[in-house]
Amino acid sequence: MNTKNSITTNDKKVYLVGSPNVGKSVIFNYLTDSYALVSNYPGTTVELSTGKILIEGQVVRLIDTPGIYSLYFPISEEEKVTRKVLMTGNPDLVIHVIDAKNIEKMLVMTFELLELGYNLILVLNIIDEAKKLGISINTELLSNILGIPVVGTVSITGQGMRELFFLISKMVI
Ligand SMILES: Nc1nc2c(ncn2[C@@H]2O[C@H](COP(=O)(O)OP(=O)(O)OP(=O)(O)O)[C@@H](O)[C@H]2O)c(=O)[nH]1
Ligand SMILES: [Mg+2]
Repeated sequence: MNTKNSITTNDKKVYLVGSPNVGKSVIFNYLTDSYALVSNYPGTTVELSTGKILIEGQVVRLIDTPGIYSLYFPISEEEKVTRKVLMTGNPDLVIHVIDAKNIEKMLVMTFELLELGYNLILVLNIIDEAKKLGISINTELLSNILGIPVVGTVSITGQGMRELFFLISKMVI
């Protein structure tokens, strides 16, 4: 990791995690400044992007991680890196992004993250395509069942991004 740009300050750290192709990087780009830093994780070619969000004058670091299928059974290099940064990176908040079309399968990782005790937000992204398939999810009920905030988003249009921003603010500041 580029030492000049490493996360060494007392800034709050928020990690975006989830399976490949669920929209983590689109969300990352939406929420952070445009000069996100991309760095290779030491010893691998797996990239982590880091960007800044300014909340009430305080810098919050958002870290975009490579897509993974499981935290408990990391197989690929990406999974090992994401697992390691979560375990050692001292997250103040973890945002689990899932594809609303595939909710049952993807909630497995939500439970893994809950079990590991992270301060967690669940983002149900791609609800536009889910809707086309006749899938509608009661986010309030899901939030009550899981005991964490849940927000429905269409990251490519910005839908739900404001709500996500406010949830992040509430949970890290
Ligand atoms: N229809 C729709 N497409 C989306 C939405 N969010 C992201 N996408 C598309 O999904 C694809 C994957 O988005 P990325 O942001 O690269 O996904 P990722 O989670 O970062 O993927 P990895 O980095 O491989 O883990 C892109 O083609 C996006 O345009 C959404 O809300 N609706
Ligand atoms: Mg990505």
